[in-house]
Amino acid sequence: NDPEPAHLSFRSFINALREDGDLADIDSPIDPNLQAAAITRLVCETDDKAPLFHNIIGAKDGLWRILGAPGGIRKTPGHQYSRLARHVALPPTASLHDIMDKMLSATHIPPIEPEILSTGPCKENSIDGPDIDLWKLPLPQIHQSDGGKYVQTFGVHILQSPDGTWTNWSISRAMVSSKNKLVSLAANPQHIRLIHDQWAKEGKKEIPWALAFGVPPTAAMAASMPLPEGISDPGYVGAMCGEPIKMVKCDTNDILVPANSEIVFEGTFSVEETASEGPFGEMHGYTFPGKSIIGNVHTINKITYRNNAILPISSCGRMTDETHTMLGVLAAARIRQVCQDAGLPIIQASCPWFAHATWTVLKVDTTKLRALKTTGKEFAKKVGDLVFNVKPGFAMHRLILVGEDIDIYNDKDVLWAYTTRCRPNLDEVFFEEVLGFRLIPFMGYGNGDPIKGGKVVSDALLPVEYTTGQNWETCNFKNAYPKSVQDQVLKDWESFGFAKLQE
Ligand SMILES: Cc1cc2c3c(c1C)C(C)(C)C[C@H]1C[C@@H](C)[C@]4(C(=O)NC(=O)N=C4N2C[C@H](O)[C@H](O)[C@H](O)COP(=O)(O)O)N31
Ligand SMILES: [K+]
Repeated sequence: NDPEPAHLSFRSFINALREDGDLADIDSPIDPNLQAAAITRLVCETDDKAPLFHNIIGAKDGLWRILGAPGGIRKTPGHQYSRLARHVALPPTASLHDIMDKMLSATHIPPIEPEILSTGPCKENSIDGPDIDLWKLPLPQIHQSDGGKYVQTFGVHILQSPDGTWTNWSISRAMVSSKNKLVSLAANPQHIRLIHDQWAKEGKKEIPWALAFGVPPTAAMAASMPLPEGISDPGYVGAMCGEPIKMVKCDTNDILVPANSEIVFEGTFSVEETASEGPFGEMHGYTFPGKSIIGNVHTINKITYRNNAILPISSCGRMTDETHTMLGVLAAARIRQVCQDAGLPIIQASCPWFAHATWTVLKVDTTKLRALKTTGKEFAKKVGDLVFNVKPGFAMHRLILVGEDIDIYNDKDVLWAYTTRCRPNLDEVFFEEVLGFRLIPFMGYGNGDPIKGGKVVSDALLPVEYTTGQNWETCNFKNAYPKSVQDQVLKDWESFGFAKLQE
């Protein structure tokens, strides 16, 4: 057991899940080829416990056990987001809004730089360059039609700008392309691509790089969040946690990795060397068999790892997995922040699972909105011009604006407002000149430009909310009857033979 709390140690995090009754310890022999990911996939589709596979077929010398669904949600009422809450030191009952607030909490405070230790648990074992043969490791096959072994679905890529002033953590998929190389998806506008191009401009051939698996959970959350360019993740996370993150230096380069990482791949990210990458069963729920693209190659010069190391995996696809609960939610959090920093009256943002991280719902403070003396058309254009031109908005193709009466973390509320308050076309502002997200099937496999346009702001605020405020009475139990009648109904409810009501 690590001395650090769950948000600062992957092992403590796993113990916290076990205490929450949110971990399935599986000792049966499990095949890393499809079986582990298939169990994880069904866990994601049924909101069940995170599976920890202690007995992976082919594991040896402590490489490796596998944890699935690190960022999944639970069906336990009131504890749906406890796995995410454990990532950021919040109680298991935390709401998505609380989790987003926590992840934004270091936005305007100074960083707390990491503490550099001489060694740490991630140094307990090592494999040197000439002995590295990834094919000998129990590599997971995540989906049957993936173009290769996606060993990297939840590790954190660590890169620095050429001048060393900016350290970036990010999660990007990568598959094994040879015995000591990976090939990753590192596309514009992601920082992994931006930094790659910075080094290319300096004429460098190989970029110092590390890929750390099983990092402190807050680090995995930050790696999944689009922080502003130049904001270093380690210092931001330190500020969020109120204490420095403990790091150690790689043996073969100057990159710093979390000291208690489960597994560390040290090496270089190539400026020029590429390889075929994909296809991969992706976050929107599709694999297009045989469709591969060109990715950049990472060469591994050393592997270090903890005793009995655990490889975290995201068996992504249809809702609900880390690409929705972390990628989507944290992009929405940053979109809220960007709107607020621009003085727009946005008070909450959400990323409903059913939209597979292609929609962000924005709750508007309509009192402040009315003070702007604006119209739906103008406001929707203003919001879209801002959000669709900043990095946090790159993966989102629809923004929905709603008023205070909508609980944007409740799908029924969101769809009720969208289907009844937003007149198709007239109440929507379309954006065809902004960066689009190729991974969405209607983009990459659709009728138009795969990386441009196809975005919309759907205004689900009625005109009266821009002028004098809501003028309707909602036709539901809570709003269409006097309190005395509601109380009587509730008092008699179960005695009339009806089921106990969920709170
Ligand atoms: C939490 C998570 C986030 C992911 C991905 C995944 C998970 C679990 C997996 C690997 C399962 C699936 C794919 C899905 C795919 C989109 C991609 C990726 O392959 N390439 C990419 O460019 N962005 C990805 N992200 C999003 C990325 O981490 C965030 O955009 C983050 O802000 C990047 O950091 P910077 O802002 O500092 O640039 N992967
Ligand atoms: K990041």
